[in-house]
Parts: sequence; structure tokens; C-alpha cells
Amino acid sequence: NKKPSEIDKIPRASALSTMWLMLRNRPQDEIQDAIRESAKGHDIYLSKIGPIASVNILSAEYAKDILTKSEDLAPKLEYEPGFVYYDFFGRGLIFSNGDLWRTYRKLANTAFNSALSPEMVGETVLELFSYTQRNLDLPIDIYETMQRTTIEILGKLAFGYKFGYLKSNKTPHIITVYKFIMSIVKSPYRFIFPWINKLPTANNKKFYQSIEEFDKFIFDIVETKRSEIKNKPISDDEHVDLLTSMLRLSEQEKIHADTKQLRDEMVNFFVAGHDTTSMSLSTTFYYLAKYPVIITLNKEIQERARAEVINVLGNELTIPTSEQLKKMEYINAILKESLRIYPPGSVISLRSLKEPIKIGPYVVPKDVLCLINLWQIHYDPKYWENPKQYDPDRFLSNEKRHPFSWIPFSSGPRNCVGQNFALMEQRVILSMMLHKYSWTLPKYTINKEKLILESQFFLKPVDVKLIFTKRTEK
Ligand code: HEM
Repeated sequence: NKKPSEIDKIPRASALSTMWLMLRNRPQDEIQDAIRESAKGHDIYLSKIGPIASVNILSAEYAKDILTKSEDLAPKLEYEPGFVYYDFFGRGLIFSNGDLWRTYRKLANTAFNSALSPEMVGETVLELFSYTQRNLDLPIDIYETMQRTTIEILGKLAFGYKFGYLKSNKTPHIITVYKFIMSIVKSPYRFIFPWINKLPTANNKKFYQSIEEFDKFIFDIVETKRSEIKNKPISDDEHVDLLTSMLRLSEQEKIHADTKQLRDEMVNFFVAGHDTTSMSLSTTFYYLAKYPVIITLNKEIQERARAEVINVLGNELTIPTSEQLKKMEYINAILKESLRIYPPGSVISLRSLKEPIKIGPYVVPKDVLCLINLWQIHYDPKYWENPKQYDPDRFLSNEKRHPFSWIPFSSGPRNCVGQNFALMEQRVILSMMLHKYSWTLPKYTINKEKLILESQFFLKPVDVKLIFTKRTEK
């Protein structure tokens, strides 16, 4: 109750309309419009959602003030057992702090450097071709399709495991288990009313049983890898999965990497790595379908992108090399624009300040929670002309912008550890699909004007169907 005086200077905003829209499952853009309105022109405000009061940051300048602070000054809010985030993510990279975070972040940074290459992603795209071929000329759910693809890639990247998710239209049992867990973890109700998790309901029982089953699946993989690496010599140019790298590195550096901690890291990679990439790829496929060839306002995006790919790869489709990917400037601009218009994690996790921090003219006192809203930064007309328009060309101009005006991967010491991999992965998938197929929106679609999104802060599109056809050579 005893509030330090600095906090009284920070503008206040009611979160009631935001909460009301979230509970009514309204689309995320409506929720974000309500946030902007309740902020009444301020780029910082104090509000309360459920049990959590926080200072909300809506501008690049203020985001920089927090994100560039050392990880110990503005650490992540750590959730306790009984909160779904802790119960599934544990103390993996996303929510850990201090020495534990530093140790595993260092291992992960090095592991990503030797992680699997465009070749592995390309091989999965060949499986995606077979999947697309089976569903050719039919409306397919692009988010579902990208989930299949990115989960398959994540399995190989994180722990060298093939789910076979693109091999048929069925869902492997362990993925059904995982999806059920995530439906609970991502529910806004669980965040706003965390006591729900403690109720003896059938859903809660199924949730904890499912975690146990998923854990067993990962524990088995960790133990198998442990024994595998003992017998395998290391070669320098080898691309290996993250788990193998982390096990080897921890041995070299005499770090005791226990199985539970490695399980937490694998779950964190898995969760952080595929919903995000599925979302940004879905955005890209959607906009390329929306703007296929119409030559108005420079919007012939799909044809222009395809021409660039064919120019770089030639007429025979091969898996692009890193060198070839670097030459695809327009593809890169498209992917950046998709990440701007729909940043998959539209707000990033709460920071709990260990010292007072100056944010613009305000001093945010110690122990206050801060939340950075990437969506608002990405839509701010201060940095982006006509922000609601999808326009990849804005990334090809030399226009100077605030360095924190585009931060879909966050920034500073707690930025996304998978950023380079995610960008490479999307370039490979998009370029190979452009080479092989064309795609359009079906005649009747709820997404005609814009992508309809679910209400959750981790963006997810609703029922976005596209029709793929084999590309005809010109
Ligand atoms: C388009 C794809 C991706 C986007 C937009 C994205 C975005 C982000 C963002 C915004 C953060 C900061 C979260 C926060 O502070 O709350 C983050 C952190 C993280 N991301 Fe990603 N990510 C993507 C892909 C990946 C991939 C492919 C992986 C791993 C395979 C990954 C693993 C992680 C991890 C482990 C963290 C926590 C890092 C730390 O705190 O040290 N991400 N990501």
C-alpha cells in the first residue's frame, strides 16, 4: 500500500476494456486498439491485469531504456509452482535469471552457432512438398501446415528427433499431448485467474498428466543422447542438434547439466521456436496470396518474390545455400515486414526491476513490473508511415529509423537466442515454396480484408485457408 512517490507521476490507465475484450475472445488488433485508446496518448502507463500491476511501455525510446539494462537489473518475473508457466516451462531460458540463465544462455549461444544448417530445413521442405502435393488445389489451413513444418524442424533442431508430422495428415500422439498442454498454458483465463490451476478439475488433472507424459518423452531423448555422445567422435564441420551440442559443451566446461534442466531448456526451445515461426510464415503466405500479381501501388508481392528466388536459384530447384539466401533481399524485406505487422509475441514477458530505472522523464521504482508492448511500437506512426499497410519495400529504403522501432525478437541481453536460425529457416521455406508453387486466397474467406487473429498475446490467425497450385513456368 505504501507506494513510492515516483510511481504516482506515471500516467495510469484502466485495463478493464482490455480484459473485457480478452475474456470475450476478441481479435488481438481490437485489443491493441483498446490499449492505445486507454493509454490516452502516453507511451507509458501503469495498469493492472488480473493479479498483476505493471508499467506498460509503448515506444521504442522507452523500450530501449529497459531492454539495454543488464539482465540482473531488469530480470524476468519468475513464476512459482502452480502457475502454468512454471509448471510447463520450468526454469528454462525464457523465465530463468542470474547465474542459471547465464550458464545455459552461453551453452545455447554456442550450440546455435553449430546448429543444423539450411540443408536440414530444406530437407524438411521436401517433406512439406509431399504434404502440399497431397492437398493440392484444396483450401489448406496455412497455420496448421506451418505448425507441422516448424514442429518437424524443431524436433530435428532441438534434439535430433523426427516426428513424421508431414508424412500424413494425421497428428502424432505426442504432438496431441503437447497441443493440449499449450492450450492450457496460453489461455488468458489462466493468466488472469491463476487460482484456476489449483482447482481439482478434470482439465487440470489431464493437464498435469499430459506434462508427465511429455516429460517422459523428453527425458528418454536426453538419456539416449547422453549415452550416444559418449561413443561418437566429434568432427569440426558437423552440424548437430542443440541438445547434443549442449551436452558436449557442458562436459568440456565441467558444467553439471542435469536432466531436469536440459528438459526445461528443450521445452523452452520447442515452445519458443515453432508457434512464433508458424505465425510469421502464415502472415507471409497470407500477404503473398492477398497481393499476388496486382500491379497497383507496387503490390505484386508474390510474383516479384518468385522472380528473385528464380534469379538466385535458377530454374532447377535446389536447397538454397547460406550464400544464396543472403542474395534474396526482397524475400528478407517480406519476412521483416511480416514480423513488423504481426510480431508473434506481441508483448514480451514481464520484467521485475531490481533497482529504480529511468524511463524517459519517469523513474520506475524497484520491484515494479514492466511490460513491453511490441505491437504498439510496430504500429507507431512516429516510426512507420501508414503502419497498417503491409509494405515490404519500407525495408528496402535507406530510411533511418529508431533501432528499437523493429524488435520482433526483442533486443539486449535477453533477446531471442533463436533469431538467426528463425530467419534462415523462414528464408529457406519461403524461397523453396515460391519456386515450386503459387497460392491464392479462396473466393470465400473470413480473412479477405485482413488476417483475423485470436485474442491471445501470442498471435495466432483464425482459419486462414490458402489454395496451392503447381507453379507454371513462364
Ligand atoms: C519468428 C520466430 C521467432 C520470434 C518472433 C521470436 C521472438 C522472441 C522474443 C520476442 C523473445 C523475447 C521474449 C521475452 O523477453 O519475453 C524471444 C526469446 C527467446 N526465443 Fe525466440 N523467437 C522466434 C524464434 C525462436 C526460435 C526458432 C527459437 C529456438 C529454437 C527461439 C528461442 C527463444 C528462447 C530460448 C528465448 C529466451 C531467450 C533468453 O531469455 O535468453 N525463438 N524470442
